Order: sequence, then C-alpha cells, then structure tokens
Amino acid sequence: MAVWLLAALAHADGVPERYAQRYRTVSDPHGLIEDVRKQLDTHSETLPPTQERELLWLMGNAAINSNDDAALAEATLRLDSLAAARDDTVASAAAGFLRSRHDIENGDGDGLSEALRAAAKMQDVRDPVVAAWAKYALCDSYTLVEDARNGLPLCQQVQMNYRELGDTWGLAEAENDEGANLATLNRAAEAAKAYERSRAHFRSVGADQLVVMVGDNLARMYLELGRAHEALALSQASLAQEQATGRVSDALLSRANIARAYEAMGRRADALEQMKTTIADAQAAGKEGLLPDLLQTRSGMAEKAGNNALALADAREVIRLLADRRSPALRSTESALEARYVTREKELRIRDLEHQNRLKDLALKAAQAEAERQDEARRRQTLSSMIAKLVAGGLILIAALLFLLLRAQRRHAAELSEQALRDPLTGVGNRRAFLQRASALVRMHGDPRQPPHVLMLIDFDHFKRINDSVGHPQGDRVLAVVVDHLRETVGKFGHLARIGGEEFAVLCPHFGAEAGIRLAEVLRAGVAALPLPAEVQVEHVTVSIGLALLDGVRCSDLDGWMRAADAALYAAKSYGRDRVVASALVS
Ligand SMILES: Nc1nc2c(ncn2[C@@H]2O[C@H](COP(=O)(O)OP(=O)(O)OP(=O)(O)O)[C@@H](O)[C@H]2O)c(=O)[nH]1
Repeated sequence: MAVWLLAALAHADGVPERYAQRYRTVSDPHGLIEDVRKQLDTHSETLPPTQERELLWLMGNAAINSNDDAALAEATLRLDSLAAARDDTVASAAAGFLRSRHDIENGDGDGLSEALRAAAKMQDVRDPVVAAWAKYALCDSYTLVEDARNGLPLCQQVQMNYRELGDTWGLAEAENDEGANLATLNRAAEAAKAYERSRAHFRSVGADQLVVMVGDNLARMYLELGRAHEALALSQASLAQEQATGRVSDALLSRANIARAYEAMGRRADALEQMKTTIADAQAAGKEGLLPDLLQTRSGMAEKAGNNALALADAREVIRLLADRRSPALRSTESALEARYVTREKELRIRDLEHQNRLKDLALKAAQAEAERQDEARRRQTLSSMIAKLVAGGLILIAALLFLLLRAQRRHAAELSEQALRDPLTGVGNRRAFLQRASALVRMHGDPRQPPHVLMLIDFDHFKRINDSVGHPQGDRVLAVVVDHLRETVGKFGHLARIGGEEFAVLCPHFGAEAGIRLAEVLRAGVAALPLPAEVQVEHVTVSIGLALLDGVRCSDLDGWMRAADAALYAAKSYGRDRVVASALVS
C-alpha cells in the first residue's frame, strides 16, 4: 500500500519519508491514530479514496500495536463502509486483514479464515504494490498462527516482490516473518540468518526500534544456538532502548530475555533473581497481561534449578491469572498449563517417591549388607566351630588311632616277646624263657625254710634213630605229642621249656627233692607208656631225666645248677636211659 504518499504524517526522526508512517505504527501508534483521525475529520470531503484507505490501514495497525480496540473498530468500520460505498475490494480486504490480525493476536474467532477470505479478494489484483501487500498480510497471518508450512514459502516469495519494488521496509518485515516461521520449524540457525537480514534492512532505513524488536527474536535464536553472550548483548541493548523510550512492557520482556541468557550461561541464581525483580516490577506496573508469560518462564527456570516449590507456585499462579481470560487461545494455553501442571506435579510426586524409594533402597541395602555381614560372621563362627569340632574330632580320632596303634603295637610287642620266649614247634617256653625263669628263681633263692627249687633236664633217648627210621617230620610229630603229655603232667607244679633240639627242662619252684624225684618219675613213666599215633609209625619213646636242687650248698648259681642237672642226665643216659637220676645221687 502506498502509505509513503502521506508525507504529512511523516515526522519520525531518521526514517526516510517513504517509511515514516509505517514506522510510526510501531514507534508512535497513539500519535498516529490521533493524526489520522484529524486528517479524516478535517479532509473527509477532499481526501481521495485511496489515501483514505491507506490512512485507515495505518490507523488499524497502530490500533492493534497499541491495543486500542476502539480505534481498530473505527478503522475497520470505515474501511467496510468505503468498500460498500465504492465497491473497493482493497478496502474490504484491508478490513479483513486487520480483523484477522486482531483476532489471531487475541485468540478470538478464526483469524486465519478471515485473512484467507481477504487474500482471495486480492487474487486478481494487478497492481504489484497491492498484490505484494496482500501477500505479505497473508504471510503475516500464517506466521501468527504458526502455520510455517504455508507461511514460510509465502514470506520468502513476498521478499522477492518487495525487492523488485525496492521496498526495504516490506522486505525487512517479510524477513522477520521468515525468521519466525523457521524458528517454528526449529531451524534456529536459518532463522537467525533471516532475523539478521531483517535487522540489517530495518537499520538501513533507520528504524532503530524495529532493529531492537527483531533483535529480541534474534536473541531467542542465539540462545537456541548456544550463543548466550550475543543473546545477552542484544537483550541488554533492547532493554536500554525500551527504558529510554519508556516502553515498560517491552522492557519487562527484554529483562526476561536477559534472565534466559543468564540461565543459558549457567548463571541460574542470576536468572532467577532477574525474573524475581521483573515479575515484581510487572505486578507493580499492573502489567497483568505479561505476568503469565513471565511466571511461566520463571517456573521453567526454577524447575531446572531444582526449586520445585517455586516452579509449582508459579505454574499455579499462571493458571489463576489465565482463568479470568476466557478467550479460546487462553483457554487452550490454560488447559496446556493445567495439563503441564498436573503432569509436573505427578513427576514431582514420582520424584519424591523415587527419592523415598531410593532412601528405602539404601536402608534396605545397608540392612542387607549388615545381615550379610552377620551371616558371614555366623558362617565364620560356624566354620571355626566346625573346624574346632573337626580338629577336636580329629584329635580324638588321632588319639583313638594312636591308642589302637599303641595297643596293637603293645599286643604285637607282647606277641613278639611271647614268640621270642616260645618254641614254635611245641608251644612251650624256649631256652630264653627257661633262662629268664631260672635266673629269677636263682635270685629268689635264699629262704632255707622253703623247699629248694627243682630243675629237671629231660632228653629223648636215641632220637636220632627215630629220625633216621621215620624221617624228621615224623620225629617232629613225636616231639609234639610227647611234649603235650609232659606239659599236662607238669601242670601247675612247674614250667616246661625246650632248651635244645630234643632236650627239655622243667623248673619247679620250692618243690623239694622228694616231690621233684616223684614228679620226674611220673614224667618218665608216662612217656614210656605214652601211646603214639599210628601214623608216626613209632611204637614208643623214652626219656632220661637228670634232676638237681638249687640247695645253696652244692648249687647256688644258675651255672652250677645247670651243670649238676646235666651231670645227673648224663648219668641217667649212662645207666641205660629211660630213668631218673638226681644230682645228689650222682656225686
Ligand atoms: N625230628 C627231630 N629231630 C631232632 C630235633 N632236634 C634234634 N633232633 C635229633 O635228635 C638227635 C639227637 O641225637 P644224639 O645227640 O646223637 O642223641 P640220641 O640219638 O638221642 O641218643 P642218646 O641221647 O645218646 O640217647 C639228632 O639226630 C637230631 O637230629 C628236632 O627238633 N626234630
């Protein structure tokens, strides 16, 4: 729209006349509205319809920028009447685009449909300026409803038109909208480039306030791109300008952006402090409209900082504030917030439960560790007591084994010593046993009142002949049978021993000469009469016996006693064998 024709309204410093009115819709909306009203009131009769339409378009935009609904209603109604009176479709479309923008920004009705209807009216327009204007108006509506799929190509197209028309302002506006669409598509790097181009173009026409306003959009992209320091610089520049021109609301929004930059730089405490003063100032200035956004921003920051109480309190306050504004958009924001609040509270409850569970888990693990430790200690105790028992058992076993071994050894030793004293063929004592016993008797000798000990030496008669006639084994058999008889006959009176091949001895302690001779005779006669087994093939056998007393007179030691008995035996052999001779009788 050829608004630059209205030179009378252009008194914005540093902005070319061509763009001055458009700049005023942003930098001085109220002043512009007043000026337009004056123009329309003063020159209503003389104003050409095109200029009237352009003035109303500017007034409508300024009204939207300054939230002046009355001025907006006035502008759209006048455009409608222009359209009706003069069949001016451009005026009708302008009214439609204004209503669309208002409705979208306020969340009332179907703003986009209104824009599409208006754009449809401009389809056949040939004037390139009007065509570009209509295209941009539709691109702006798409951008406002965040329909980037349709908005982006349209906003890129219209840039080409504005370039052809040499309209730097229009180009800058379209680039700003392109940036917004790219941001919606999460293409932050490309969006930043579009915003940078837009700012460059606004700067080139001296529209400082728009440079700053687009700078706010760019700052958001820089934050996304991790360029927090640049974002901070942009927001601080923006804030300085807003404070200088007394734009309280914009200043509050820039302060929020500064807080976001702090947060992105890891300065969470600074971010929360910045939000705290910003929210307090917004409340003090009565900027209720900004509070939901500010509180929501702080809620997110508090959540990230771990201050769940503040996060929830802010979220609740947002819901409370939005409850009074029942526009569809706000209702949807409210629902989204409520849903988010509920979800968040659930998350917090889950986190609390998880925390409690973790604590319980830790306590459980500690208890388990303690139980395991005690179990281990018990196991060790059991093991050591088992080992002790095993050791004790082992020791007992070893002791038992040692005892058994010792007993066996003793038995064995006893057997060995018995074997050492026993004649294996006949089972009677051997020479060694005889000598031990005889020595003992010699040591015991000395009591004259007791009968003297008696020693008999018994020798088989002509035993060589027996061996020679029936063989040595049968001779052994004869020896065994005769010795059995001798042992039985000696019985308890004395001790029989084999002291040589076929020579035996009998020791009778304290037996006396008379009993000794009598026993010797019984022994001799018994052998002589002893029936021998038929298999030995020996009919009978005789023995000669020499007897000596340990009387302490002629025999006082073992040697003498043995010699005396032997002499008696020799005598018995000499006298014809099968007889008993006592040593006293020999000498
Ligand atoms: N079968 C057998 N013979 C034995 C054993 N010990 C000694 N003799 C035998 O006994 C005999 C002893 O012989 P001599 O000393 O000549 O005496 P003798 O033949 O008995 O004659 P006198 O003693 O003079 O009556 C030998 O032939 C020995 O071999 C033995 O254990 N078994």
